[in-house]
Amino acid sequence: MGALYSVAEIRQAERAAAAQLPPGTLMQRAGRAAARIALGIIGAEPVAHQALVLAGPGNNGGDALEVAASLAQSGVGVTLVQLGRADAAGALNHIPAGRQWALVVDGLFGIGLARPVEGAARAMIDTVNALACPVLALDVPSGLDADSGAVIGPDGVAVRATHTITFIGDKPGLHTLAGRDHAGHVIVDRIGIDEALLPGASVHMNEPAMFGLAFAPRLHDSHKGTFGDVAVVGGAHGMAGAPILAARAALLSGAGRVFVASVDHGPAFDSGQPELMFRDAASFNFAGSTIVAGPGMGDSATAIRLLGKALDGDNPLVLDADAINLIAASPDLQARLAARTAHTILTPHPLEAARLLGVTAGVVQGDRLEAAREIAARFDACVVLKGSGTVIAMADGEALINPTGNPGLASAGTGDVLAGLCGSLLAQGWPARDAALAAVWMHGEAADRLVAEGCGPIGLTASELPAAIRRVLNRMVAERPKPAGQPQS
Ligand SMILES: NC(=O)C1=CN([C@@H]2O[C@H](COP(=O)(O)OP(=O)(O)OC[C@H]3O[C@@H](n4cnc5c(N)ncnc54)[C@H](O)[C@@H]3O)[C@@H](O)[C@H]2O)[C@@H](O)CC1
Ligand SMILES: [K+]
Repeated sequence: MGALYSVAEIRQAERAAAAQLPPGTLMQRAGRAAARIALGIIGAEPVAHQALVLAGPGNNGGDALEVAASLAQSGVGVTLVQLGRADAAGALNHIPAGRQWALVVDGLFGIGLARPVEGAARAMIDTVNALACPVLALDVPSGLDADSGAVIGPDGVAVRATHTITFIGDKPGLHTLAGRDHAGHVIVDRIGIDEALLPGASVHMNEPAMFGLAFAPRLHDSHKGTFGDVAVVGGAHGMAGAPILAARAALLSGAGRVFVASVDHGPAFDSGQPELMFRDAASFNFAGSTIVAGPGMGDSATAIRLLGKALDGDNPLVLDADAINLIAASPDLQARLAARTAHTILTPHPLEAARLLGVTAGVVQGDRLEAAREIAARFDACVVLKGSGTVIAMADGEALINPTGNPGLASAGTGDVLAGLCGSLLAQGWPARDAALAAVWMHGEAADRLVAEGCGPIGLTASELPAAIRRVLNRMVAERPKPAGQPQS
């Protein structure tokens, strides 16, 4: 279910399978499977269409030759351009200018990509990316690292595909960092390889099946005390909005009582959400509350003292934004975080993660899975590394990549909403893993629904998310999977 494999794991399975089969079998299967997808994209009457097939020097190019042959057999007019069979200018001259292609098939490089794409191949990729037609990438969009989702090279290029058919198993790089923009719709084809040849995956896609059992319908005989208290600690001078966004998200996702504990003189109430209660953080009694620390918290002595108190306590805790920066700057706070035993979720963006690890944001983005896992292990906490294809990692090495969400979330305050949502689920008794997985998935799904309604991605605001999250959450509860043994309704 949604397993993701590293290039090394795919290579191992491929070797084991190839050893039991006549030479070329897997490549033929890959080519035929891709040709079926290609014909589906081209649609009715393939005879009327022209496809451009680009073949590289390795086995990815071999797959492309198989696709070209299959398409030609189906009557599609195929123009085949082979890299390595021509010099740069020659190869490009083989791409007839001005022709209307029904489809481009990208078989330049797959998992054997070893260095930045330059010269003729780079020029081909630039040409393909300027075309308006569908592009089907074989295995991996050429130029993209299948493990990390990075475009290889300091100034690299990669094919922007509308579809990617990926072979043997799905790969993390298709779903995180630049992966989502380059891979388009991903189709996995096992090319007949026995699943037993693949190792147990430690990375998965984040899907409702991963956390859906945690949704519970509410009993009639319940009261607000049943659903926990959330206290958002933040709101330094000029940053009062951040904890309000987190608090609104906590309230609208079902927390019983929600407090904003301001580190500075905060507002007396939220006219848009008068159910929220405002307190002075310095004198607030946090006993029994799930704490969300960080939104607009600043770096004052009060903020540091309150953060230390939150780390030392046994309240479930979400650490975001300034709380993460303060921890990154203090070995003492780091030790207190690592010593915690209660549920803890950290929600860094790449720069905050880099500060925690003492590296650059580039290093974090170069291997998002590893960065998230390392923070989780170091602090024995659940880590949500935000960005396109958010990574959620646990201290035991389990990692997941989230498929929901869109560029509308790249705007001020959406992280505050996510932190509040995580806190709300913790307050309602969810374990940290399930709370983080569900919060990240629903946050993205809510943004996707808002975009479908025309409220983004351009101009989507964080304030719109809590109500959309509430709709997603109630639907998830209504449609939740029943535990094994109970009748599914
Ligand atoms: N080996 C097998 O049994 C199978 C392989 N398959 C396909 O084979 C691919 C892997 O094949 P390969 O290992 O041959 O690797 P690739 O075909 O992905 O690329 C390796 C080739 O490209 C060259 N190369 C790498 N980076 C380059 C760059 N930046 N610029 C110019 N040349 C570069 C290498 O020198 C080598 O010739 C998979 O992605 C998949 O598409 C599939 O057919 C399934 C079965
Ligand atoms: K490719």
